[in-house]
Amino acid sequence: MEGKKEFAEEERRCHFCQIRAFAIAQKPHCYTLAITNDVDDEWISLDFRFIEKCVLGQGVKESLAPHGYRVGCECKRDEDCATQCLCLDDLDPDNIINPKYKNAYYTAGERKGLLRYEILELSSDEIYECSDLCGCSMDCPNRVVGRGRKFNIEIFKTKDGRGFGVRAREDIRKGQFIDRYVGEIITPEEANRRRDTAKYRKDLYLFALDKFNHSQSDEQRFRGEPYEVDGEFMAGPTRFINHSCQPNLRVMAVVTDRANKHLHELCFFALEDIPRFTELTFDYVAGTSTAGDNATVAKEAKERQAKGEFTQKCLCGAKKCRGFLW
Ligand SMILES: C[S@@+](CC[C@H](N)C(=O)[O-])C[C@H]1O[C@@H](n2cnc3c(N)ncnc32)[C@H](O)[C@@H]1O
Repeated sequence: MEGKKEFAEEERRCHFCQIRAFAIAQKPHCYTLAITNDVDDEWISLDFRFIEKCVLGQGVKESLAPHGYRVGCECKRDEDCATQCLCLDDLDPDNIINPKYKNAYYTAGERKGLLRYEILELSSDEIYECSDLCGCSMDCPNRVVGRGRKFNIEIFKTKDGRGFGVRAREDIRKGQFIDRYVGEIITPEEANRRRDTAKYRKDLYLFALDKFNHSQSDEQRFRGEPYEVDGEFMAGPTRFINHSCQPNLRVMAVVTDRANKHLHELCFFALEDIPRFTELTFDYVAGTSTAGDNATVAKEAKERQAKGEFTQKCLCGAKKCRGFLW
């Protein structure tokens, strides 16, 4: 009995047991997550736990819409989800880049399943996807994020002092969905408490779910501060993606449950074709927009440095590196 208890605790803390339990490895195709270190003896902290789905923190569960409010589409034919699906009803008709295609993804041809380039490069709109609440099948053209990561991924130790980083073990195509940013979803009060008590810049691990928050919003729940995703202590592999001032990924907000837009997904997409084993990076400062204002970031960091405040040197090595992470 004693032995079993000890084993249960070991299993709970073991990264390999956590990764092996990922449902993604049980679907028809198995896309693996490997962790490698050819540089030194450092290992991922045992205080960190791999999770596959977001964990709702205290006070967040209560904010979920009652089950009856949750709506999906009733499309009988998957192809209808590309153009006339209920799930696409909330798209802002003024903002969509190409009104001819309501679906965010190419539905046919060579680029089938990739994010449309005009959205990838120019749009800051959210994406709406079908989900388990819908009548369509898992093959629906509007379930790219829903089908999950489609390549083998590796967390590896970088050689230049940036800790662990992430790379794909297969070639990635421009517009390809990479993976979600999952972590612990916490209230703004809890996020601020964690910021105040952290000994370092906590924002490195916090991602605000602020796509719909606006002081003038018609909906009361969007007028206040947003919930945030904390990936520091529990997260998926994307939590190890490092910053670059010239990144090859961007983050988009994706809504898979329209009744719970305040808990929208944060999803990485490839900005360009990425050869296998190239490090995957995104711009920590630009967040969900494609263009970071390099001059402003560098200027603000220098001002903070002059005041003796915390700044972190950027080691991304890009030609247009701003010099500072923060
Ligand atoms: C969200 S974590 C990314 C994963 C991290 N490398 C690790 O091993 O846990 C952010 C931290 O990674 C490091 N980092 C990420 N991008 C960097 C960059 N461009 N230059 C220097 N350090 C970087 C910094 O130490 C930063 O605090």
